[in-house]
Amino acid sequence: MNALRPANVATTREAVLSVQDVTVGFGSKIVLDKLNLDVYRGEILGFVGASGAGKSVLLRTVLRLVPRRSGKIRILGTDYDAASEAERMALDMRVGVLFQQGALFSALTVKENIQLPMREYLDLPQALMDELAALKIELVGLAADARDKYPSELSGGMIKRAALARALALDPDLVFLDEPTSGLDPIGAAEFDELIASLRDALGLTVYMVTHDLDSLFSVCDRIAVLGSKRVLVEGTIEDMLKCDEPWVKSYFRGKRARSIVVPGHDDK
Ligand SMILES: Nc1ncnc2c1ncn2[C@@H]1O[C@H](COP(=O)(O)OP(=O)(O)OP(=O)(O)O)[C@@H](O)[C@H]1O
Repeated sequence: MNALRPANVATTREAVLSVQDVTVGFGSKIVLDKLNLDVYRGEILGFVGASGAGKSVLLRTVLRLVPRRSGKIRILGTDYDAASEAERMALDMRVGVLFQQGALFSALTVKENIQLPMREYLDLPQALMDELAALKIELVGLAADARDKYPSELSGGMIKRAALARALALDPDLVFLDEPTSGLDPIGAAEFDELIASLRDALGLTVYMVTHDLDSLFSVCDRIAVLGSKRVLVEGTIEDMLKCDEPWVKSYFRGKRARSIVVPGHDDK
């Protein structure tokens, strides 16, 4: 993997996700205060911040699982609040989500999990859904026989891949990944990062990745946004992060763990 890959960002810089002045709170506690963030077509954006900063809250707000107090969110150029029912449904189909821990339904096989979004949004014959599920299984690098397995029969890495296959079930433009490599060993995590990068390249996906994983940030993210003080504090490439003197950014990206990634084998004694 290339730590300093050129940003593979479409030249048009079309904002596939645009968060404008969004404020979210619970009771008297404000978690996000007039936050702004754009995610551009074709990029892999890594979203980081201290624990409890509000990364999950922002993701859940964008997915409309948490209400916002003010501000606008546009997905693929459409303001969901102003959209018709039909437009909303069309929009929902163009967004895929990989929740932390995979969140597969334990009583359903991998194939049935992948077919859930197809059943919800499309009216397809079973044979076609079976073909599509087989394609998605291959796409994420699972063996064909994973199709009839239940989540309890899968390793952590296989669960992530199956959940990714489900997120890709409807061929989305934009995928949200919530800590996709958490719980994976370093080799499994690196393979998963490579899979995400190759799917982005092959399918032209736009990826919004909440992560604590420095390896992912260095190896596959085109751009990084840092959440702090209820807003996006800093955004830019990994090189920008390495030059940044904002205290949290500095200790995160230039701390001991980060240095061992920038300079492999570096031993900070
Ligand atoms: N439903 C809720 N009701 C009240 N407070 C909440 C709710 N959901 C989140 N919070 C609060 O919002 C803040 C941000 O939480 P969030 O889970 O988004 O942090 P995070 O950045 O994702 O942290 P981590 O990296 O540890 O997952 C926390 O103080 C949390 O307690």
